[in-house]
Amino acid sequence: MIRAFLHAIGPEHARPVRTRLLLTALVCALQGVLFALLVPVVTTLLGEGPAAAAPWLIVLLVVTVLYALLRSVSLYLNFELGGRVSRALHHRLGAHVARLPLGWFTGARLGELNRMATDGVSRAMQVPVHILPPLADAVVTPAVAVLALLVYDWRIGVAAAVCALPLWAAFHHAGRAVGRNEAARDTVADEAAGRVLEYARAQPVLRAFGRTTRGHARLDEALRAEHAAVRRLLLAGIPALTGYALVLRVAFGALVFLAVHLALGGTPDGPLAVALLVLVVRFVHPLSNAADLGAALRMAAAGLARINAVLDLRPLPEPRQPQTPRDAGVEFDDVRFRYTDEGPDVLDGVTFRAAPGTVTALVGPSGSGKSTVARLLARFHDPRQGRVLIGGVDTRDLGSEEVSRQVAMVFQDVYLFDATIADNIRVAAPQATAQDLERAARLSGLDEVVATLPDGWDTRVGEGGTALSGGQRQRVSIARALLKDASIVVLDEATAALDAENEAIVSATVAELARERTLIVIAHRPATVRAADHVVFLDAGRVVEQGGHDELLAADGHYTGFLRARERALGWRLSAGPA
Ligand SMILES: Nc1ncnc2c1ncn2[C@@H]1O[C@H](COP(=O)(O)OP(=O)(O)OP(=O)(O)O)[C@@H](O)[C@H]1O
Repeated sequence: MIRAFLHAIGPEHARPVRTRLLLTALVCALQGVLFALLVPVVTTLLGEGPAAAAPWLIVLLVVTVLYALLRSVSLYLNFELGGRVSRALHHRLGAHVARLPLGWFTGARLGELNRMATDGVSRAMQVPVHILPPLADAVVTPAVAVLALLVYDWRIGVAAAVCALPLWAAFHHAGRAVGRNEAARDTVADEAAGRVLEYARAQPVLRAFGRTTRGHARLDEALRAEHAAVRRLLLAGIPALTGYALVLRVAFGALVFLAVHLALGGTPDGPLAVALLVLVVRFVHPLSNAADLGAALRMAAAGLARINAVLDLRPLPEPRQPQTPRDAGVEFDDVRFRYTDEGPDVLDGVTFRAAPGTVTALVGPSGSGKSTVARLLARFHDPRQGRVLIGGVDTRDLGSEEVSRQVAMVFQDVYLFDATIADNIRVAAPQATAQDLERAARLSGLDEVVATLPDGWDTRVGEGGTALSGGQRQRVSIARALLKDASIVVLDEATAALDAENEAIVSATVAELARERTLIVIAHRPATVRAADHVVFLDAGRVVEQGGHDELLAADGHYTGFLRARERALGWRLSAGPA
C-alpha cells in the first residue's frame, strides 16, 4: 500500500512521507507509554497514597505535554502532506496524460479520468491525513500496551498478544472483503459516469426520438450495475466489519475475565489489577475503529491502483534525436493497424503517396478507415506494421512533437476553450500578429462571424464552444489551421456543417490551403474529389483503387460504383474534370 502510494505521488515525495510516518508512529508509541504509565500512577495512588504517586504524576504530565506537542506537529505535517499529495497527483496525472497518445482519449476514458482526478485524488489524500495516523494508532499503541502488560503481569500480556491473532485475521478478512468489492464497484462507477456524460451529450437525439423520460438503456443498465455493486459491497462489508467488532468484544471480555480471575487468586494484587484493567481498556480502545480504517485503506488502495495504472501507461516511444522531414510529402507504406489487441485490423496494408503540395482525397464508405488514416498521420497511434512517412521520414523517427508541428487537423468536432475567439485561434500560433489573425479569419470566413458577435474578437465562446454553431466552430478550426504554419493539413469535410454558405467557405479554404501545403481531405463533397490531384478509395481498411478522379471514373470500378450510390443518395453529380 505504502509502495503504491509512493509510486503514485512520485519518488521526490518519498522522504517527507517516510519521516512523517515515522513521526506518526513515534506519537502513537508515546501514547502507549502514557497508557503504561497509568499502571504505576494507579498502583501507587491506591497503594501508598497521593504523596507517593506525585513523582509518577509529574512524569505522566511531562510525557503528556510532550505527546500533545508532537501530536500537534504530526497532525499539521500530515495535513500539509495531504495537500502536497493532491497537488503532486494532479500534476503527475496532468503531465503524464499530456504525453499519452491522442488515440487514448476516448469518451469512456474521459469519464474515468474525471473520476480519477476528483474522487481518486481525494481518496489518496485521505491516506496520510485520515487513514494512516489512526491505523498506526491502532497498531503501535496496543503493541506498547501489550509490552507493558507483559512487564507487569506476563500472563495477561501473553493473553493480550494471543488475542491479537484472531483480531488480525478478522481485520484482514474485513479489508479484503471490502477491497475486492470496492475495486468491482469502481469499475462500474466509471462506466456509469461515462454513461451519464453520454446521456447528457445524447439529449438532442433522445429528445428527437421522444425518449427523454425513459432515458436510454445503456445508462439504466450502468446505474443498475452500480447499484448492484454497492449492494454487494455492503453485503460483504457489513458482516465482515460486524465480525471484527464481535471478535474484539470477545477478546476484551476474555482479558477482563482473566485479570479478575487472577486477581481473585491473589496476584496481581488489588491496585495492580485495577491498573491492568485500565491498561486492557486502553489496549482495546484504539482497535475498535481498525476494521473500518482497514476497509478505507483498501478503498484508497483500489483508487491508487487505478491512478498507478494510468501513470504506468507508456507514452508513444520518442526518438532520442528527432529527425526532420525532407519535404511535405506523405506516404503510407503497407500500414496495418487495429485499435485493440483483440479487435480486427482496421487498416489492412494501406499504401499510398501524397506528393508535396498536392491535394489527396480519401474516399470510401462509412467505417472504411478514412479517419483512422488521418489519425495515424497525426500520430494519434503508431501503426502495428508498416510505416507512415512524412517527408520521407518515419513518424516514429520524427517524434510526436515534430509530427504535430508538421500536421494541422481541421475537424468539425473541434474543441474550443471557454475563452475569447481570438484566444481560441491563437492556440495554433501564440506569437501570431493581429494581421496574421485577420488574414486567417478572412480566408476562413470567420471575419463575418466575428463582425456579428457583440464583443467581436473578444467574445467568449462558452465551454466547448457552445456559443457557436457547428459551421462557425468549423471556421474557427479552419482559421487555426491557416494560422498554424503546418506543411500538411488534414481536413475532414464533415457534411453536417455544410450549408451553402459553409460549402463556399470550405471550397475557398481547400483552394487556399492547397496553395502552399499538402492537403489530405476526408472528402464528402464532389467538388473536392474532382479537384483533388489524387483520390485514394478505401474499403474495409484496404486501398481498393487509387489515381486521378478521371482515371478512376474511366476504370469504372469500386470508385465509380460508390459515386453512383452517393449520387442517388445525396445528389452527387458524376462528371469528369474540375467543378
Ligand atoms: N477508437 C476506436 N476504437 C475501436 N475501433 C474504432 C475506433 N475508431 C474507429 N474504429 C473502427 O475502425 C473502423 C474504421 O473507422 P474510421 O472512423 O476510420 O472509418 P471512416 O471511414 O472514417 O468512417 P466515417 O466515414 O463513418 O467517419 C470502423 O470499423 C470503426 O468501428
